[in-house]
Amino acid sequence: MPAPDRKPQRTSNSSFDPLAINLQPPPNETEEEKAVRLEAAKEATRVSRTIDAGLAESKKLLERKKRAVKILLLGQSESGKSSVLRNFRLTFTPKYFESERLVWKTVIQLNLISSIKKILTVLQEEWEAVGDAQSPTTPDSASPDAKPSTPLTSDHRRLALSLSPLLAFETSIGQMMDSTTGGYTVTVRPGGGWKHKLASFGRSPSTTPPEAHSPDGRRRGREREQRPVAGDAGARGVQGGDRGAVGGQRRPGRAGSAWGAFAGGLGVVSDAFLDDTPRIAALDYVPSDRDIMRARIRTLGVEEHRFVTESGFRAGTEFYITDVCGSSNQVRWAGLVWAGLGWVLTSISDSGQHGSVVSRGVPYFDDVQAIIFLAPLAFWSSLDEDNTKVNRVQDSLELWREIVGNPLLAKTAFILLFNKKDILQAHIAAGKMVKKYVPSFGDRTNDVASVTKYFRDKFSAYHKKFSPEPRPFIVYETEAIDTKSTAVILGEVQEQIIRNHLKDLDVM
Ligand SMILES: Nc1nc2c(ncn2[C@@H]2O[C@H](COP(=O)(O)OP(=O)(O)OP(=O)(O)O)[C@@H](O)[C@H]2O)c(=O)[nH]1
Ligand SMILES: [Mg+2]
Repeated sequence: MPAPDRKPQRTSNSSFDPLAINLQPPPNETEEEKAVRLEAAKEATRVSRTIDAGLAESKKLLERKKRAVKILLLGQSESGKSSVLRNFRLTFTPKYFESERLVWKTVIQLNLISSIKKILTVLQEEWEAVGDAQSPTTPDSASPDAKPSTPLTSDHRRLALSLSPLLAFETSIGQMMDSTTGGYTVTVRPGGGWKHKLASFGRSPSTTPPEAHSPDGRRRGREREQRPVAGDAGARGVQGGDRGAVGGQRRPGRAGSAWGAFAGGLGVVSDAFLDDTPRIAALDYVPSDRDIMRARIRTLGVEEHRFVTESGFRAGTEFYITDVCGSSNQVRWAGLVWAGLGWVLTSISDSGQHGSVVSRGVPYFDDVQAIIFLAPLAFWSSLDEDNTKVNRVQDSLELWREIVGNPLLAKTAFILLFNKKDILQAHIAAGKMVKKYVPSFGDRTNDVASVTKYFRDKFSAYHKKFSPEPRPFIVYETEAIDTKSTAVILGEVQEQIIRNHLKDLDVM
C-alpha cells in the first residue's frame, strides 16, 4: 500500500490543520509502531478527559460555592473563633460533631498535660533557684528542714518525678499529629489531617501512644494500657499539698481541685482542665460538649470548613466557614488576600468524612456573606502563645478598624461577638478594676453592664466611622464554652445570614 502523502493539502475551500497532519501515521509505520502510537493516543485521550472532568468538577464546585453561605471568622488569637465554629457544628451538624467526640479526648488530655508541664517548669525553676543559693553538695535540696527558703518539699520532687513520663507521651502524640511547635499549646497544620490521625488513636480506651505499636514499644505499651493517661499521680492530685505552703489542699474525692489550687499557688495561670484531672485521666473518659468547647488547639493558617446543615433553619443549607488563625502575621497575610491577590491554597474539610480533606486553590473572601468578628472580654490576660503583653482591647479594636474599613468588604454583614463574658464576670467579681487595664474606661461603674456598654459604644463608633458606606451590624455577648446559650445566639445569626443571602440570590 503506498505511504500516505503527509504534505499539507491546500485546496481552495479547506483550512490548514497542522494537528490533523501530526496525528496521521508516519510513513512506513510497522505494526509494532502502530500499536505504540495508538496506545499513546489512547492515553492522551484519557488524560485529556481527566483534565476536562477536573475542570468541570471545579466549575461545579465554584457554582455550588456561589449559592452556599460563606462566613469568615475573624478576631485575635484566643478570642474563641474555633470554639464558635465547634458550637456551630454542634448546633447544626450534631451527627458530625458526635463522630468527632473521641478526637477531642486526646486534645483535652494534651491540654491537661500542657498545664502539668507548666507546673513542672515552675517547680524546676524554683529548685534551680534554691540550688543556686545553696551548696551543690546538699543531699536533698527539697527537704523542708534543709531549705527554709522554699516551700517545696520532697513530696513535690517525688510528684514531679512521677509526672515526668507525661512529657514523653506529649512528645509522641505531638509527632503523630505533626504538631508544628512546642510550648504549651497544641499547634497543628491546617487541613484536618491531625483529626484523622487522632480519630483512630482516640478510639482505643487506653489511648496508647504510637510508640506502643512499634516492636520496642510493645512492652511499654502493655504497661500503659493498664493506666490512665495522666498517670496515677495525676489522678491522685497534688498529695504534697498537705504539707507545702504552695500545695493545694488535700480533699478526698476532689483531688482535681487540688491541681487547680496548686497551679494557682505557683502563679501558673491556666484553667486548662486542671480541676478536672481525675475525670479526664479516667480510662473511660468521654469528653462532654463543654469540654470540647474548652479544648485549646491552635491551627496555623487558614482553614475552610464545608458542611451541609443537618438541623436548624433551612436544614440542608451548604455552608463554608473559614477560620483564620488570629496571630498577627496570619491576619496580615489574610489582609493581603483581601487586597486582591485572589487565589490561595486553603484546606477544605468535607463534613462527615474523616480524612476527606483536600488542599486546593479556591478564591475566597471575594463573596463572603458575613464576617463573625470575635472580641474577647478577657482583656486582663496576655496572649498565651506569644508570651507578649498585647493589650487585648487595643489589639481587637485595631483589627476591627482594619476590617470594617476594608473596601472589599463594604457589602459584607458584620456580626460582633463579645466573647468570654464569663471571664469578665469572674474578674469583676474578684474585684479587678477595668480602668487599670483600659485607662479610657475612667470612673465609670466597674460592673459587667457598664463594661460591655463601654465596648459596644467603642466598637460601634469605629464601625460607623470607618465603614466605607453605612450598614447595620449586630452585637451579641457570648460565652462560647456554654453550648446552650451559644446555640440560641448562633440560631439567630444563622437564620439572619441565610435570609439575607436568599434575598441577595433573589429566591426569597
Ligand atoms: N472561659 C471561656 N473560655 C473560652 C471562651 N471562648 C473560648 N474559650 C477558650 O479560649 C481558648 C481559645 O479559644 P479558640 O477558639 O481556640 O481561639 P481562636 O480565636 O480560635 O484562637 P487562634 O486559633 O489562636 O486564632 C480555648 O481554650 C477556648 O476553649 C469563653 O467564652 N469563655
Ligand atoms: Mg483557632
